[in-house]
Amino acid sequence: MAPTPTDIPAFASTQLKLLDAELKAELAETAALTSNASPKSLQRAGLAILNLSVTSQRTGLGGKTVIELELDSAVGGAEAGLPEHGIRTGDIVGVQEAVSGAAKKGEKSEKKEKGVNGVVTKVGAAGVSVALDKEDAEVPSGRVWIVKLANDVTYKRMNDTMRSLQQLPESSHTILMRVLFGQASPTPPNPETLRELESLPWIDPSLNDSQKEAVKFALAAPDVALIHGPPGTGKTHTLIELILQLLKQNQRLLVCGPSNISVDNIVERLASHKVPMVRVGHPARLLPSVVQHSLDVLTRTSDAAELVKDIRNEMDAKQASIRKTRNGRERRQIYTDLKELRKEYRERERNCTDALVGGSKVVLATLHGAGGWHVKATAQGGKPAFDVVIVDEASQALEAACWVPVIATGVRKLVLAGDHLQLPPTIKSRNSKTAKESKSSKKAEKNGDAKEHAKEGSGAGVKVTLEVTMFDRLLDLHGDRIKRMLTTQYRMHEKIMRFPSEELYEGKLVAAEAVKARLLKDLPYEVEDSEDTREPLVFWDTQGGEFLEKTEDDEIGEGKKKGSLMLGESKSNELEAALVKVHVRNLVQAGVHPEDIAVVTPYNAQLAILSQMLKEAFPGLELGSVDGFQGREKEAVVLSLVRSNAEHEVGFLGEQRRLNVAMTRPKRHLCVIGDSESVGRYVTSNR
Ligand SMILES: Nc1ncnc2c1ncn2[C@@H]1O[C@H](COP(=O)(O)OP(=O)(O)OP(=O)(O)O)[C@@H](O)[C@H]1O
Repeated sequence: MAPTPTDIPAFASTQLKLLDAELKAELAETAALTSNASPKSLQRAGLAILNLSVTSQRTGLGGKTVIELELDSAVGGAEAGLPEHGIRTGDIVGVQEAVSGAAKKGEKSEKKEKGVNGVVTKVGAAGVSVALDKEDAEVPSGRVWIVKLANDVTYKRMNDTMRSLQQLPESSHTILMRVLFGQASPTPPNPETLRELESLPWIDPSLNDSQKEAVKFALAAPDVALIHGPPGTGKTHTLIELILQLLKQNQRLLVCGPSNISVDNIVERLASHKVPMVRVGHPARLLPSVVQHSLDVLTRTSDAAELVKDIRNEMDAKQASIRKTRNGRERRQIYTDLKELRKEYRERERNCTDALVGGSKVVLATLHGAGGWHVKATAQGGKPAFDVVIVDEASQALEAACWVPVIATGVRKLVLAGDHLQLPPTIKSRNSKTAKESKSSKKAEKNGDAKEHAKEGSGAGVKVTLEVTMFDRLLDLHGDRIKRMLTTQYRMHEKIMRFPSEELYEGKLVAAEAVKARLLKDLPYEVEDSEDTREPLVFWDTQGGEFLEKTEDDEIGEGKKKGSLMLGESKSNELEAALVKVHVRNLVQAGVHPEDIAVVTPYNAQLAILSQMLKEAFPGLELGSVDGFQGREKEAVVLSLVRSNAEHEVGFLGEQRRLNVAMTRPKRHLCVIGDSESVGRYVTSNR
């Protein structure tokens, strides 16, 4: 089948429009919260902390000013401790001067804009540290408050990338780019390389055959390779071997993922192989175990760091003196001096980081992080800065994000790992579809047709929805010849695996020997041998019309906030929730620890009911939405399907990928509670 080529500038323009709508949808959500609400109600919602004052300022990461904030002494100071709040390390916040009572009305909006923005670098019981964005921003004085802001940096990187792609002259299109757009077929591997790979010495000989095949395939592919990893099949495990093998071939690698945690997961695993590497990214957002590999820490500890250190000390002394003077002129002079010093600091630091990044064989960053100057700075003289870009969890990334490292580095080879049969990234702008589009998406939902859903609105080779990931699109374009699938899964009991395997993975999944017969009764602590603990798969059928669902308005519900599935309304089913409780109780009474059990449901209204019913009764039990549970696993999972109606509508459950995620979280026990009349039909109609 010849691929349908895509016009590159048209693709980029469509992406830009879609990204714009998405950013607007995201900003509208936070704006609705922050612009209409008073600081007090923002604090109540956990989005702000009031009555703070700046207690110190110093030079931190990248020459940025870091301020420390504690409760103002008039309201108890540090001893009083911060009130409950939801501000976390890595969040972007605005630091704003508090408006005095008298000035409140007229000046409020003007004052708001006077604040400075920054990234939270530390959150403690008594205070919060913030690294300010603007280098020469004046630190607010007096009483201040902080408020959580939307993060649009990721959009900026994606937009910049799409603009570059849009404007790139055809003569600069690499073979990789042409393959990625179906303008060229993937280059076949060199026969000699394939022969050599036959006797490849494995670094981890315990890899299973499908993993070895995937590594060889990715090593041999000249331009693009997809590693398809269904749940629990060791996708990341396989990538580690691939990275180590590529390093043995002396290749330079840029390894990315859509989230910090996806990248840190790889850094941690590589670290155990003693691989020297550089993790680019804001240290505040990295796992503590990974910080030692971060560019920021390396900048301080490497040989080149001494030069940077001298100037940092000088800057710190200046920063401290600002707080000692009340004289306006003196303060201004200090700020001017600081500006000069900062310039010098940046230059020295940049030389240092260029040397570190440029000298490292593996650089790791989030996809959008790969658009930062650290990575770009290493692309030189027409030769790509990296030989291979590897993206983990690629089917959870927006396509534009996957382009960031490709465009930033000019790379010629790309390896994507993911599972297009689990949920794609959450899209908020789906709300703003045209009526026609909504109709077709409703139909898709009803039929449970993920493919139809994903393809809606496609035309002339350019598919116009953000839900279509690069992984999806490449599979559509080039089919199975660019992909290898991992088939042994190390999570689920064989019986739990069977349904998803048959429905979605062409019956190809095999349960590893160590997991295929694991039951709750075999847990490494005492669990009674009961009807429930010796059974891996239970279905509680609520059919019969008594367990009807209820529709609830979810206008401002968590569904939207957490990027879950509700658009406008949510569903609940109280009687079904009661059954969940019975089942959880049975498991706990048999000895299963609540920490080993998760209750998941696709509807937030149901989640709210379940939380109320179960949280106190079973401390340690985990409750979550299906979408929020992607990537996780538990010994036992109880799934509440909720839908029960005369029309047999299954709504969001009809999305096969959601059902797949829901059913592939457990290791030893899955209990599904639902109405077989409503839900069973969907299940059987798809067989
Ligand atoms: N060849 C193997 N032999 C034994 N265990 C393995 C093998 N490959 C993977 N595993 C185990 O399987 C589990 C899942 O591996 P990993 O975290 O790499 O999977 P993943 O596919 O990235 O995960 P997810 O399904 O969450 O995407 C891990 O506990 C890992 O140790």
